[in-house]
Amino acid sequence: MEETTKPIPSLYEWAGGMPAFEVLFTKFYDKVLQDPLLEPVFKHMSPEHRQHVAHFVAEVLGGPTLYSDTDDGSHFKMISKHLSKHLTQEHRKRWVELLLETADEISLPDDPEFRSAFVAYLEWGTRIAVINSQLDNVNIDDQEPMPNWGWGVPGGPYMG
Ligand code: HEM
Repeated sequence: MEETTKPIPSLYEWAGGMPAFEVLFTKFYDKVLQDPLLEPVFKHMSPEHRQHVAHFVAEVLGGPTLYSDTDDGSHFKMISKHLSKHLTQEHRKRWVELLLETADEISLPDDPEFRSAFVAYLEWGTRIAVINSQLDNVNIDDQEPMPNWGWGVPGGPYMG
């Protein structure tokens, strides 16, 4: 019998699509505003912040291009939002810790393949945010494409 190979879903699809990202970042920023270290950093965030970050991360992980199109964002614009914020490694570590705690609470897929790819992206993205937050000007081209994160070495989700 001929074997049919299932197409590999994007990280976005495997995570549960846009509703999963919207719930993740809504609950995450609720926690951020309760956190003594992060609250001062985010207390003036815009009302759209949660949705913009949800759209950005969803797009990077293979979802629709809502951040680029609907939100009029770009990689350049995301980077410019972090300029001169002087974020520290302590801020970054707490940000990652609270996001992963939220991911568990909302039952985001926890297979080793998905989580290793997701954590790798968060490590990369948050370290870039800290580096850029020490700068006063963006040092990349304003046409720089959005990052596109994939499964890495495991190549796809856990299939049992
Ligand atoms: C993967 C990592 C990250 C991504 C994808 C990300 C994404 C974004 C995006 C898309 C915006 C713009 C939101 C908007 O248009 O309203 C933004 C703004 C911002 N981000 Fe990040 N970010 C990351 C990491 C961090 C970290 C680690 C911190 C600090 C601990 C941080 C602090 C901020 C702040 C303070 C703003 C501006 C908020 C405002 O005043 O509206 N970000 N980020």
